[in-house]
Amino acid sequence: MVSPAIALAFIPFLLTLLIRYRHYFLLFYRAVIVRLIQDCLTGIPREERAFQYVITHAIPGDAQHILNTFDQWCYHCEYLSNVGPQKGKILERLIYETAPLNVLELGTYCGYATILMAQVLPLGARLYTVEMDPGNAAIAEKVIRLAGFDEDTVELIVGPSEDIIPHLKDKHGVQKLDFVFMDHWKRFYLRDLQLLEEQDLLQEGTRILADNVLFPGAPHFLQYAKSCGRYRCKVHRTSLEYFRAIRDGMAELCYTKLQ
Ligand SMILES: C[S@@+](CC[C@H](N)C(=O)[O-])C[C@H]1O[C@@H](n2cnc3c(N)ncnc32)[C@H](O)[C@@H]1O
Repeated sequence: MVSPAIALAFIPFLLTLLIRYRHYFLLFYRAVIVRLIQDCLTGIPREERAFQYVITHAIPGDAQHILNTFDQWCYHCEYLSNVGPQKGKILERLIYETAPLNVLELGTYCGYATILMAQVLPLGARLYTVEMDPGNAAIAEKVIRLAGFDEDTVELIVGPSEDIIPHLKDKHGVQKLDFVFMDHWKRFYLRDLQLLEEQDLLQEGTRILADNVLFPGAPHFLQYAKSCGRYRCKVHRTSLEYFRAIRDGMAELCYTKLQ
């Protein structure tokens, strides 16, 4: 049995922890606790709840309005790990500046970043987006088509990236990529970057934008990108989607062939 005196001595320590890490506790509460409660109450997954909100509030065919509706849901109802409006601006600006014709997204989730990119792509461009979770993919498919993008512009590929990347050339007719948005599980960033290199899918000037490299973080990926000599690399410092108080960053890599 812990004596009351020892238990009391822990209270200031616990309070300090709570105050210092309050943003992370709040994130945990919104992303995990609220989700579990709502899952039990509604019997449907969080992503489906978000989609039902979007379908009843957003204007079909208006990608920007669909994005705003997702943001409203995430700020006021439940947390989703979309790229969000703040980091979305960095992604949108890069797509706009580089005008890529062949784009790959790893980690589609509900299709938020997919439609954000698709709306600024140049004419004739094609976006391949890869999602391994069939439930998320089914929602993303509906969101992408609700925004008005057809299969010639956005192709959703269902499966794990490690199985899809080696077949992008033979099964999907991709020769080279101009832009890659990495936003799947962070532990796969380095493996998939090296897979893209091995498959000869990168070319001089290919941009790779990797989300969440500071939170939750992708240290091995960053270290490799900075030290292997194949990339010019900079980190855009920003904050976590829908949480201004938590610092995060997006790594922008530009592929340069080794001499
Ligand atoms: C952070 S969410 C993506 C958010 C999305 N890019 C956006 O901004 O709207 C991560 C997604 O990656 C998917 N994912 C994780 N690892 C993957 C892998 N190896 N291959 C394909 N999808 C993966 C997860 O199922 C999840 O839906």
